[in-house]
This record gives sequence, C-alpha cells and structure tokens, in this order.
Amino acid sequence: MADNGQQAVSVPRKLWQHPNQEKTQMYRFMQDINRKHDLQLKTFRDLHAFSLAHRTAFWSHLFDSASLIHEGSYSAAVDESLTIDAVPRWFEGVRLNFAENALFSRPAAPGRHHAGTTAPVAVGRCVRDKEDGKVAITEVREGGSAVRSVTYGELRAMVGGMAAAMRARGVGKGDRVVIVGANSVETLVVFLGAAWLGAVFSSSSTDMGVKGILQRAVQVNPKLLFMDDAALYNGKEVELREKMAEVVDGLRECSDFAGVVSIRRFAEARDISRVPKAETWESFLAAADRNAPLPEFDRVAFHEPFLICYSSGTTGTPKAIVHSVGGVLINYYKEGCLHEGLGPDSVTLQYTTTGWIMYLANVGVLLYGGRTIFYDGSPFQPDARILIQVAAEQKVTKLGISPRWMFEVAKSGLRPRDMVDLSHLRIVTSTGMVLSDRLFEWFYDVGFPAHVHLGNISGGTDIAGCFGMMNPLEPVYVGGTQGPSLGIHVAIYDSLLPDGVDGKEVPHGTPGELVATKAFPNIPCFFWGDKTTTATTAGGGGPAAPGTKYHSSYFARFRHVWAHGDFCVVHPVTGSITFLGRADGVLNPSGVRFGSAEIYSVIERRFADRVQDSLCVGQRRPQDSDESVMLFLLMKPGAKFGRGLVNEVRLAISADLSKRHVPRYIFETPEVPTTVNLKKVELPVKQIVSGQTIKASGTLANPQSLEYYYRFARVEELVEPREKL
Ligand SMILES: CC(=O)CC(=O)O
Repeated sequence: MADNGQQAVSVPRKLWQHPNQEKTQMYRFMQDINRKHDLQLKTFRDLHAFSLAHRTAFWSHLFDSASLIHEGSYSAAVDESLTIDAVPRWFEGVRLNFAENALFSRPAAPGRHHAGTTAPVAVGRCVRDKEDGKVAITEVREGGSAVRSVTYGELRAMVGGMAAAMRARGVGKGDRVVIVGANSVETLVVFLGAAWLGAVFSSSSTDMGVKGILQRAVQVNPKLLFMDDAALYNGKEVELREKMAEVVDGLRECSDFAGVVSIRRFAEARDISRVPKAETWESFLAAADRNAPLPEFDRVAFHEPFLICYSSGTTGTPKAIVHSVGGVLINYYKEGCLHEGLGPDSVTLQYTTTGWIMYLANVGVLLYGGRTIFYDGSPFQPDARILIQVAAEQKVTKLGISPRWMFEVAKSGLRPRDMVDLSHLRIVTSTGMVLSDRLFEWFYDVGFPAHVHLGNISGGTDIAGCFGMMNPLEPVYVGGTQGPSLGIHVAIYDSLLPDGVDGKEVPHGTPGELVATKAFPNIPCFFWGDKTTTATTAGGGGPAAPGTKYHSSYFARFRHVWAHGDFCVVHPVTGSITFLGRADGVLNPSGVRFGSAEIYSVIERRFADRVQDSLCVGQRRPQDSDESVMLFLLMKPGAKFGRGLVNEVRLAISADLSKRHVPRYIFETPEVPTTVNLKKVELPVKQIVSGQTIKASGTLANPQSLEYYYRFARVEELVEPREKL
C-alpha cells in the first residue's frame, strides 16, 4: 500500500530508450511547433496534449511539413465544432493523388511525368529521394528465393503503362479495381495504376476461399478483376485457374464487371483459355497506345475514396470500408515520419498478405522514397529463420511482424541477434494480436539487439492506422502500446454503460472500452454498398453522408463518440495502452470484467511446453443467470490433456490473476478458429457456445473448426457436476 492508503501501482520493467531523442523526426517536429507557436513543449506528452488541444493547428502543420504533392488550398483543416459522428471533411479545397505521391518527389508539369520530378526534395521535415536508378522494391519469394529488384524509374514506367491500359479500357474516377494477388510488384502496379486514374482499389489474398473473395468483391461491383494464375505457399505451387473461373462466375451479377486479367506468377504463364472473360496481363497492357502521352494523374478531393478494405467479418458479410486518399496520406505521414522515423534511407519489410490492412504499411515507405521488401508466402518456410535472414541480407531498418510470428520464433529456440547481423534494424513493429508480456521480455532478453525499438501498435482496418503506437521520445516498458497516436483523442470509457448513452471516462488503471472522442482525418468515408449512404458521384462513389450501417458500427455504442470495440487499460504511471481483448469478447463472470488476453498470457507464459494455443470465451445462454468462462486448450503434438493439467491451469490463473479469473470450464480443442491472417477469432465461438447457430464467414481460414464447439452449448451434458468449478 502507498502512504495515501491506495494500492501502489507497480511500474513495469523498462526495456528500451532512444539514445538520442533530439535527433528524431518527432523531436524536430516538436521544435518546429515550439517556434511557430512560441511554446515550450518538451516531451511526447506535451506534444500529444498540443495535438489534441489545437487540432487544426496540429494537422495543418503536419500537412505543411508533409509537402504532399497536391493542388488547391484550404482555409481550415476541419470545422472543429463538428462532432466525429458528423464525419466532417478535412482539408476541403485540397486535391491529391496517392500514386503521384508514391511515385514522385515533386509535382510534374502537365503531360510530362518523368521530367525533373524525382530528384531529392526537402520541404519542411520531409525529404523524398526517388531518382530513376534508386531501388524501390525488392521482391522475395517464400524461402528467400527469386529475388528481383525494381527501381523507381522502372516502377514509374510500369505503373504509367498500367494506368494507360486501364484508361484504354474505360477505367476512371470512382471505378473499382479488385485484385486477388500475391504481395508482388504486379499487385502494386495494379494498385497504383488504379489510384493514378482516381479509381478505387481493393485487394484480397490468394489463399482466401472463393466464398470469402466473392463476399468481398461482389459488394463493390468491380469494373476489373486482376488475379494471379498460381501461388506458392508452404513450399507448394498452388494452381489458381479453377478459383479464377469460379470468382469470375460469381461476379457475373455485378453490372460493371468487364473481365479478369490473369497475372503470371511463375516462369510459364498458365493457359487461361477456359476461364471466361479472361485475358493475359500482356494483352491487357497492349490495349494502351504506346505513342500517346500517359494519362494525367486524377487528383481527387482530400476526402474522396481510393481504397476499400474489409472488416474480418467473422460472423457475417465483411464490411467494405472505404478510405479517403487524403486521410490515409496525412495519417501515414504522421505515423511513418513522426512515430517511426521513416525517410528515404528506410528499408521496410512488413510481413502481410494483400488482404490485410498491413498491406498499406508494406507500401507506405514509397511515400518517403525508401525501399520496400515484398515477401510473399509463408514466413515459416523452410523454417522460422527465413524472415530474420531476409531482414539481415536486405539491411532492413523496419521489420513488421505479428505476435504469432514472434511466438513461433521464440518457441523454436531461435535468437535472431546471434544468428545474423541486425545492426541496420532500428524498429520492429508488432500487430494483429495482443503482444504478451513474455514476448516483450523475450524480445530484449533473447531475441533482438538492445538498440532495436519494439513498437507494439494497434488500430486496424477501420482507421487504416493506429490508436496506440510507438514513439521515440518515451521508454518502452513491458506490456501495451507505448502510448497514443498523435492528434487522436483516445479515451477509455466505462464498459458497463448501456448502448446509446453519453460515455464516461474511467480513471487510468481501470479497464474499459477504447473510444475516440473527436474527429480525425483517417476515419472511413463510408461503407461501399451501404444502401443508406447518400451517394453523390458516379459509380455510387462519393457520399454526402455515410449511412446507418456505418453509424451503427461506430457511433451506436456511445453518443457522438467513435467506439472501436477494443477493451483496454491505460497504465497510470507509464501511460501505455494495453489491449486486453475485443470489447465483444470481454469476459464477465459474476460482474468481474476482464479480457481474454489476460488468460492467454498466463497460458503462454506457464504452459508453452505443452499447450500450443488457447481460446477463451464467455458463455451466456438464455437460461443462464451468469456468464461462464470457457477455456479451450489446443495441445502440442504428443502432450496430454487431463485433469492434472486442468488443475495446474486453474492454480496458475488464480495465482497470476485472481480466483475470479479462473474459467469455469476448461476443455481440450482440436483446432482454434483463425482468420486467413491468423488472428484467432472468439466471437463466433462465443455465440456458438451460447446456443446460437452461426453462418461461418469466408474470412475464416478454417471454418470447419467451428463445428466442434456446438456441443458446448449443452455443456452440462459433457461434464460431471464435480468437474465444474
Ligand atoms: C494496426 C493494426 O491494428 C492492424 C490490425 O488490425 O491487426
């Protein structure tokens, strides 16, 4: 107990601190703000407080220092009197293009996209260097094979050719271009080619099933589909022509759909003569008149769409979340430049498929003139060393991975820092799931060199960015994300309040629901296909106001506030934000509320030798007066599940957390359901064990795994009364 009679708060172990904060881009940005506004901001928290208290000043200064290629001007960054649920427009009057900003350093004279536009420029805090011979992309296939490099000059030529071909086929502003493709140069060329024309791009990975692909693609009524003819995954070449034909068949009902362009993935192109409405990449490109000038970049209004991403939709049709070009560009400048310190010398490797929001982080470094490594395939082929080896060989400065990857590397007994030279590596970001305390410690005690900044980041598809992330001005402690992202009013609200009321902030140290209380630029424009959206432009594109589906997804929980659906706690001393689980998965037995991540971390820390994975959900059926917590354990091959282990787990949870955290039931499971991006999914299992019958979404990697859980809806029939706690 502290002197004042309150419970003393323990400060987690400090793991890292920037050796030279004054050299960081965030620090310099803070000095610019100090000069401009005659202030004395000294710490990250000072800068953060300024970014919230003076939103227009903060975002305008950011816009000026980003020196994005744009036309037009704005009078105020945003109308601060509007609440976030009014979805206010930012930087009205500014027009810009994502592809132009990714490919060029400065604006081109009309019609002359290659002259004098690529030399290094330094404006404000942003330096871009995209000279013709500089390598923009290094492509690495699974297992480290087939490396190819593409320079900025080559990339510009490829994307220009693609934009010209798309234009020849009638693609224009607001049209949707969809790809089912690898993390390859071709996928990026399609993305930037579409963006060049003001079209709206959307990507899915090739390992997604036909149902999942169609659940996404049909909603957006694409004009064109691009699809790889084959894939390499887990050491095997996977044939995709049959899938291609099924996807084309499923798109027949889409009124805008014109056909599929097949992308050759291996030396030999597959014969696509049996795929309806199909043509090859080469024939598609040949449609453009080679002698005609390239199309002009279509600079669209700041708030207009350029990208559609999808919610994981684990219990239904995924939401088609539409992002604005300006919102994503300005936010990525904030995150990449200030929080992560990216620049023209950065080399990034973000492990991702094209179907996850982290695909954006995979291409974002091009905005700075850096180099990106496109790794395609399993990160565990031939074994867990591969990404570490590629990071060392390619002199990667920022590596993006997930807790699952770190867990597997740690489990394999690997010590990356002893394996290879990681002296170039500055940052490792981790996202996708909660990063356990054990992995934080493993990272610095065993895994990576002491100089590397571990950035645990969290946000997601809905905002194409982060609520909680790293910053170079504060130490990294065990647990949570280092702190909030600049310019976003993150708060933790009382999760016991009913829907639709005014929310109430809880004190630091008390878990609750993560919300954003004021508007910020990178919330989605609208949901594609939401019939209640008021569409004003061609193709059903630009909204006057997002519809009710959008509003009920984010604004129905608390009045005038964005509720993100994460259950979190802010550390009272360090200010770090720890994600405890999804708000819809909060466990609530006898009124005690906690997140599933707290249980997972005990299992991971204490039982990693026997338990491969776990899933923890609450069961509440109409006949139940209270919620029962159910924990499912997936055993390692050869390890035995039994009463002894169950007792050990109960004791461990009771000792590490409390008696009230101990699950009522502990069972073995043959499989944990995950999305194709390997995020484990709790909600469908929670619904199933609570007696509902659900429609498995196409986003699940193993939908058949859900079958097993239906028996637990009648749990009384499965356990002896004395087995219950
Ligand atoms: C940044 C993120 O939080 C990515 C995700 O949705 O997993």
